[in-house]
Amino acid sequence: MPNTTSNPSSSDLAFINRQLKQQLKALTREASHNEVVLKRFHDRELTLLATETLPELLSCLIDGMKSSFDLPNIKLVLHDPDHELRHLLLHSGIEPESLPDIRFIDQIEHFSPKLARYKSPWLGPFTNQDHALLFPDGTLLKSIAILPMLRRSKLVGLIGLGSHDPNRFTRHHASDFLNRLATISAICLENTANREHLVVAGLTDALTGLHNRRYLESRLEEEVTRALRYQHALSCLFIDADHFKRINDTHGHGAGDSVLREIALRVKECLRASDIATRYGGEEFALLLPQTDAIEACNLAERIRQRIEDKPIAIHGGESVSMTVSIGVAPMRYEKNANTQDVSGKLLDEADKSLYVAKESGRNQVQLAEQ
Ligand SMILES: Nc1nc2c(ncn2[C@@H]2O[C@H](COP(=O)(O)OP(=O)(O)OP(=O)(O)O)[C@@H](O)[C@H]2O)c(=O)[nH]1
Repeated sequence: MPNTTSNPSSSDLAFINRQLKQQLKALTREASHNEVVLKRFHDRELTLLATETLPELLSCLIDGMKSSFDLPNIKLVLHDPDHELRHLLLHSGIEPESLPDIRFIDQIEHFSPKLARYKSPWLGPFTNQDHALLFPDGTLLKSIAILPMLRRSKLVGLIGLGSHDPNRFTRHHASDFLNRLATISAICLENTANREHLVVAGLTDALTGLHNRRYLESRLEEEVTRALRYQHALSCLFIDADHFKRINDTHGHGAGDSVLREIALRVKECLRASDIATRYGGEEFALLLPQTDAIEACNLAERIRQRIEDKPIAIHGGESVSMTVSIGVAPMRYEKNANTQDVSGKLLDEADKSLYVAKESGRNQVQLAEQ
């Protein structure tokens, strides 16, 4: 025991010195641990900020965090009242239900009033009773962190971090880094969703939900290149509503819009997933059909023509109108030494010319481009 009444002896000083050294060692250890943690958070934040698409961001939040924080279980609950996030994912070819660790919720308040009240991170032990909703597969978890994602003070989602270590998340741990990470995640979510909206809007026709002409043009050369390389067939259809102006003139523009929407729907119902359907402009639709030769394309065109002729289209006030379409069909032609641009241009040109012939020959018919 050190002597406390008189001047410290040399053995007292040695004792104090040893203690101070130990404290310094512990502090240095803690400082370097904090430095590692800080760097990990910093790296994760930079990765999050660099993501450009929604699927990339979601993968970064789930898989990226699992690996950089060495956590076995991460869950994401996203507030998606208008199904906007789900639609954007579907547009990227991803089924939202196929993402096991992410749930899209119409109203977080209805999903869990308790979770909806979080305004700052909660760290503590996992209990099945309280946390099974967030971690349905969490039976092995010992401690968890629940991070509310807030944007302009509104809850846009929750991140659940689950660990098998009971001491990994406790209420004694500081949560500033986690809070910051959740805020950055919320900002990234908003940014990527906005960015994807712009992309989708730029390539989609707002009236029918089909792709637009810009999209067709961007896909055309890609499809032609692929067809030329693998010697696959490729066909193009131009579909135009007959005497469409009369619908607008007789029943109004709103009725015309309903007719265009219904035509788009019936066309889509006839297609395979790999077919590309676009509203080319006004009352004209253009389809690109990979691996489809002239005969198959004509058969499809005939099915579309019939589907539109067969059943009148409902407009407003219980009324309906009979519609027909004219369709021009062109198969891609292989020509020696022709480049992709020439072949693409010719394909559209021939489909358009065949459509003109169909119109001139009396409408409500399919015309195949001449050899
Ligand atoms: N309601 C509605 N009408 C549109 C839209 N885009 C173009 N139109 C109209 O579509 C009509 C096309 O008319 P025309 O090109 O003369 O062709 P048509 O009457 O279909 O006659 P044919 O093609 O020769 O059979 C025009 O009156 C355009 O104003 C749209 O988004 N909604």
